[in-house]
Amino acid sequence: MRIDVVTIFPGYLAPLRESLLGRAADAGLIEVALHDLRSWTHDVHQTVDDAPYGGGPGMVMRPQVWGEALDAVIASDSRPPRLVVPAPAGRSFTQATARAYATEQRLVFACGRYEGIDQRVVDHYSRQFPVDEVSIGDYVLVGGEAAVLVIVEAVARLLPGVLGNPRSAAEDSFSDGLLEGPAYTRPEVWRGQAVPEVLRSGNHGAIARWRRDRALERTAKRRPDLLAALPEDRLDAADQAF
Ligand SMILES: Nc1ncccc1[N+](=O)[O-]
Repeated sequence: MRIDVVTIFPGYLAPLRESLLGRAADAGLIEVALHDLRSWTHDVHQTVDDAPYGGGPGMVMRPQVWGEALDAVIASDSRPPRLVVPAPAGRSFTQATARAYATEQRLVFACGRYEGIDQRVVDHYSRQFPVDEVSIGDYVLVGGEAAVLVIVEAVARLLPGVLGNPRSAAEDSFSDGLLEGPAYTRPEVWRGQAVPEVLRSGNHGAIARWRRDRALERTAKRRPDLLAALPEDRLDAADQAF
């Protein structure tokens, strides 16, 4: 998969080259290219924003700069892109979104700062490619860069070969619609707290039942919205009501 990120703070995205993602890049599983938006300005101040029409606080990013940048970046690789614009007003980015993005050949991220990017940029490119405005949560960041780090990590870990142990991506939270229950490792007793007996019993049926009960219990307590959203057939008869 090829990932392009257009941003006025390319340094912010340096972590994409570290650790897990660094190894994936070295293995050729992911190609990450960072582009400084200011490279497509033509004035001495490298202006990327301007006052909003209709007044109001803050600044809006100019369409001309974004148009030249995205035209150039998109043309730099033949793979058809999905354009992703992280924004607080975007559709919620979820594990399902991550799974969908993991099937794409190429993602081009446009990082907005200030009060966002002139709407005509998204409208223009939506006529040629899939364009998603996505939000990673109901809070306001200064720009889209942190969201790109989150999205790329959530997507990359689903790519075959990126994670050491592929099973964990399939079994982690949200994959079956429930939150993951508690996890334990050695020692058996730590500061007077023992690991739940069932986990040391070797009885795989009982262990699976215990884990599911803990996942249901935790989901009911912390994220009843996820429980309510579960399709009917996902709860089997043995799932007591939590
Ligand atoms: N929440 C956000 N705030 C600013 C930019 C992007 C954002 N997001 O969630 O993608």
